[in-house]
Amino acid sequence: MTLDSESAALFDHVVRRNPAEDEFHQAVFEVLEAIQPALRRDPGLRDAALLERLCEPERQVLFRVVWTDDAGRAHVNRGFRVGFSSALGPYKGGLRFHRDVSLGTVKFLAFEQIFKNALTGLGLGAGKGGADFDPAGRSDAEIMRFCQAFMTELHRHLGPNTDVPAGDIGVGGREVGYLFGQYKRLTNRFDAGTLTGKPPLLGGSLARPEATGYGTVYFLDSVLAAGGATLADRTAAVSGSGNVAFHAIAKLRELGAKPVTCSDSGGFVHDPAGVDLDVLHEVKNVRRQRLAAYVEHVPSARYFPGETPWAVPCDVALPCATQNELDEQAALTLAKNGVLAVAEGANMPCTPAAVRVFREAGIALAPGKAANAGGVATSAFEMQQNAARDRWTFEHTDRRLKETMAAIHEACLSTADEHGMPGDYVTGAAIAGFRIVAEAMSGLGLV
Ligand SMILES: NC(=O)C1=CN([C@@H]2O[C@H](COP(=O)(O)OP(=O)(O)OC[C@H]3O[C@@H](n4cnc5c(N)ncnc54)[C@H](O)[C@@H]3O)[C@@H](O)[C@H]2O)C=CC1
Ligand SMILES: O=C(O)CCC(=O)C(=O)O
Repeated sequence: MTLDSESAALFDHVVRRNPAEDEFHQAVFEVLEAIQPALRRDPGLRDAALLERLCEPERQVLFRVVWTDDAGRAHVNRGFRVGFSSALGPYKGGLRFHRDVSLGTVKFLAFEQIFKNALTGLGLGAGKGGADFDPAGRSDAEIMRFCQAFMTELHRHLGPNTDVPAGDIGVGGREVGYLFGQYKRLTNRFDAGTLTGKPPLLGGSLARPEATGYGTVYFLDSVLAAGGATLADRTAAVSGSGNVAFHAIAKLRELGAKPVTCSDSGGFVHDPAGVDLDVLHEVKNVRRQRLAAYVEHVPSARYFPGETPWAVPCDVALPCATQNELDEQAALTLAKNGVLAVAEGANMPCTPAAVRVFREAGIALAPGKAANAGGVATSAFEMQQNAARDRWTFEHTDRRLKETMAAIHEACLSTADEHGMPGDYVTGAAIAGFRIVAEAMSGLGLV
């Protein structure tokens, strides 16, 4: 598939207007390509500059963040928040603290969020933010001062009905807690619904930390079930060792699969006995060490510096670390080793060439827009609990998550079918999400 002439002209326009933002261009191209069958069927979807509006963020905030380290030295970072679409609700999406964060990264993530959040059916607009701050090696006090400095500017752009950030790479419950503390101090309001992924005592939902990883595995389970298979006894290759990877590994184990790898930016661990969650927790969350330390606790496991896990033979693969981490060569290796399905826990982890390999080999690929939507869906549940001053049990929240993932799976599958591309989750997810947001935009008039 490629783009028709109108979509190609729009894509060129997006590239010219947003120079040097390769990840954003990639995300836009993927969506424009995937929705081609819907545009052919209903050319009216192009009316009123709908696609042009969809590719132009509603607002972009860039700001300076000044903070001091433990030695009293001053540092300057750059903060970002992109509100891409509020057609369906307040801007919603995480914050990423990582040294490589740029406006292009945040824009690609916010763009992805449009379709993902639409698929949840929970009335969420789309946004994303972050900073080029590297949390690695920073003390707890430094992290807190950075969060406070970041929120000192960002707070004026947020609110439970305006823009509701959460976590992403480098931002977990601790950081969201500090961000919320500063928000509360500056606004004189305990507006819990302004941030999600909060610690439970501050109004955070139970099961929000687990939701993205669990949801990805629920989605993968549905993909296998649609082909008459199950996760039981399947070998899984997982990348990452953060929030999403950890909880994906936990749920895979619970459903009888054997996840044998995890990774960080330095390399990957292969543990043929199955990744030990207690050890992973100790290394990554308690001691905050590099993943290489895992093998000190599990001598039968091996650490492969500088490599990714995709050459390890597996039945299912779950890239859960970062964008473009699974390339064409890795996809060819996975295909050669007989992988049945790939579920993206991360946002855009497969390169376009890798997506092509999976598609041509007939390997089911669950795109992040659908497969990792459980995180933001559970953030919507957190907003519901905060608005009602209520607290749901873990079991109730997990049940709602499961139902949501099943509904998204069904929407992707039936939409792909309807457009003559059965089993193509990439097409199904993009078109299903697009149709929802397009209808909302039309209903709002020219805004
Ligand atoms: N936290 C959430 O609720 C959601 C996260 N995501 C996506 O999931 C992915 C992972 O996010 P989290 O687990 O929340 O972040 P995290 O900060 O908890 O973990 C990130 C993991 O990725 C690894 N990593 C980072 N850069 C890497 C690289 N270049 N190569 C290999 N590994 C690398 C880190 O070592 C770490 O293990 C991201 O793509 C994020 O956008 C998607 C939906 C929701
Ligand atoms: O929970 C949220 O608001 C956003 C999660 C997120 O950043 C994502 O879905 O990529």
